[in-house]
Amino acid sequence: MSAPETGLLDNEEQALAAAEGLVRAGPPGPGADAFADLTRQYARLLRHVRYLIKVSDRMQVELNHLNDRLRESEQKYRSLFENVSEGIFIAQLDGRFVDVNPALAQILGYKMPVEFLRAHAEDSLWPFLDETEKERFLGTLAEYGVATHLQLRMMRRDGVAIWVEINAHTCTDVRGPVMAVEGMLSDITERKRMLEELRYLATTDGLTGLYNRRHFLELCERELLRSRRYRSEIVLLMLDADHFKTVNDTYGHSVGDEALRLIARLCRSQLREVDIIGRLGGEEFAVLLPQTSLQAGYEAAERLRNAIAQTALPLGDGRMLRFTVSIGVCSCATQKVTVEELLKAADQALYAAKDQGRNQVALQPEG
Ligand SMILES: Nc1nc2c(ncn2[C@@H]2O[C@H](COP(=O)(O)OP(=O)(O)OP(=O)(O)O)[C@@H](O)[C@H]2O)c(=O)[nH]1
Repeated sequence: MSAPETGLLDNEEQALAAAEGLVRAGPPGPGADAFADLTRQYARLLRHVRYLIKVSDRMQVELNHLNDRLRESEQKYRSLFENVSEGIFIAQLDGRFVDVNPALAQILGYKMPVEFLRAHAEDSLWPFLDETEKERFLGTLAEYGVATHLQLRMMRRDGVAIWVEINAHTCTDVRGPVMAVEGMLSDITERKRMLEELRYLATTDGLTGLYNRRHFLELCERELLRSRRYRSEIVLLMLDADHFKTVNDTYGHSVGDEALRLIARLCRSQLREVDIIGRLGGEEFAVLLPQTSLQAGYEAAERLRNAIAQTALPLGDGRMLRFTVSIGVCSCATQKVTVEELLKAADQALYAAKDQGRNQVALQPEG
């Protein structure tokens, strides 16, 4: 028999050895057999206890090992959670945040997660989303159980609106009902701003702020399709500054640029919000007037021509520049016409206006 592994049993072991010695010596007298039997049972019991202790020791070692691995794993994921640049959150469906990482706290204007969690311990669900955005987010989660690359407008702690892209899912546990929402979000405000800037640069004329030629033509295509579907009339104006070369040659290119900006401003102020205004290039502009008859288009062109002729551009040295424009007008009713055909017709009308002496509005040639 090997020695017991715990100090606790030392005395019992000695007692047992002593008892077995006594049995071997065979003390005479009544009860000797019963005593020997009891001693053997005690020895068996002791072996069981020792075995159980061994098993328990082994289990403890295994448990310690598992705990170490769990701690390592927890540390590994905790480190990811703490250091990743995306915001991570776990929230209950009743609206309280269970945990957030430092990035999430910072994105929403807090220094530390603990500060964030304390501030929103009793908040309603998603305090950073207004009703519309909350509806979009929770509606998506309710319908699909996940929200992927969802772009939402959020309100930061200081009241500044930011854009985030969110990936989230609802979590169920084995008992069934939805328990929580886990998600990750990143601040895309800057990315969105840059995209917006790029879109602006790609669609806008740098000098006047009007649509550039390419975007104007795209919008015309769209508007023509719409007018065909709703069988509405559409009018195109083509506008060209008169004797603009003389303006440039007399006053300089920068004054010419100012004059072009003035035309753009007057187009905006004299026409409707829905009218699409573009600079086709040089001193040539075009305006598409949706849902407009030829007569109404002519009147709008006349109003614009008159406003430009009546407006003087101060040159800074006391002098005022006056200049005029010619405008060609064409329309398409419900018949199939392409943008190119419309532009050509308006261009012909413009030539006619120039021919008739400039500072004129001319309609598209008949037929
Ligand atoms: N300042 C300025 N001038 C421009 C710009 N684009 C084109 N121009 C000028 O516009 C003038 C156009 O001249 P022309 O095509 O001969 O026409 P015009 O002198 O206006 O004569 P008509 O159109 O026949 O009345 C040229 O001098 C171009 O240099 C611009 O962005 N800025």
